[in-house]
Amino acid sequence: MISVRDLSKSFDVQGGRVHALEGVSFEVRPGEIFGLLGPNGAGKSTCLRILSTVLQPTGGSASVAGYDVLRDPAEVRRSIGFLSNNTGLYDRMSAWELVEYFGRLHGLEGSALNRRMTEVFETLRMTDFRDSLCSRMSTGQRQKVSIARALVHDPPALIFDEPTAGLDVLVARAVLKTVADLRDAGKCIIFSTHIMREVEKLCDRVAVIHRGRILDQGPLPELAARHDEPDTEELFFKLIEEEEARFAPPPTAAPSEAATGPRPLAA
Ligand SMILES: Nc1ncnc2c1ncn2[C@@H]1O[C@H](COP(=O)(O)OP(=O)(O)OP(=O)(O)O)[C@@H](O)[C@H]1O
Repeated sequence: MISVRDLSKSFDVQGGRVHALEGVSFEVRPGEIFGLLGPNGAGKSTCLRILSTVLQPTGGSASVAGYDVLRDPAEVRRSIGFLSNNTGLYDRMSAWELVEYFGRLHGLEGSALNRRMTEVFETLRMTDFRDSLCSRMSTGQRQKVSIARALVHDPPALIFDEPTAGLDVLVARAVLKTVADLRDAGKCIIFSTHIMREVEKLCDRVAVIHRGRILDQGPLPELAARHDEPDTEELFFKLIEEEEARFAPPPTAAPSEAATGPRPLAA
């Protein structure tokens, strides 16, 4: 359903190039939550932005529901719902108006749009504040509106990019429950986070990403067994530290040697 093959992305920056992604490959199936777990700057957002067709890859390929991100970007956008924790809402619109607006942008109209809106508002329990202005909503209500906006066109694939960042525990819990329900309804889900607990609770498989590379991927119990580390946080650090060690400069020679060069071996 979501397929990423040998994906790479570089950015030209002052003084050189940043390799944000290098040779990233994974698959996500319907009815599955695939976790992307990585520290800041790992490349998670770059990967998700390529999947949502906002960015173009430098190399490799990616497809959603069989549509290639470069050849069929419009179909990819139709097949995907994207939620990030910093999606802006239009303060002067009500919940209903905003979701309806995005439904229309996706080509829905008339009774089909109305039916779908009613279904989404009931599923997410938003009916009691459907006419409230976004500016007057609680953080939890706003997050529900963001989720409704991502779901209104009933896409088979969903991307949640750190969806609980900045939310209190109650709202975060409700968001995680919604994500699990969507998986159970057969959606194909990518869930990007750096919160271990969320990965443990929610993800069927996980990829640990760092410096633009996937260090390992699989179901958590499988990763724990492979690296002989049952604690998720320790497992994460272990993988990151091993990768960091690969990039560490070789140990420098002792100062006296550095100044004079290596001493000849004694005869
Ligand atoms: N538009 C850009 N121009 C230059 N460099 C970029 C750009 N976007 C991302 N990068 C760099 O690419 C790398 C990966 O960034 P990315 O935002 O994908 O990481 P991330 O895993 O999403 O991190 P975070 O958890 O902080 O959001 C970083 O080194 C970042 O500075």
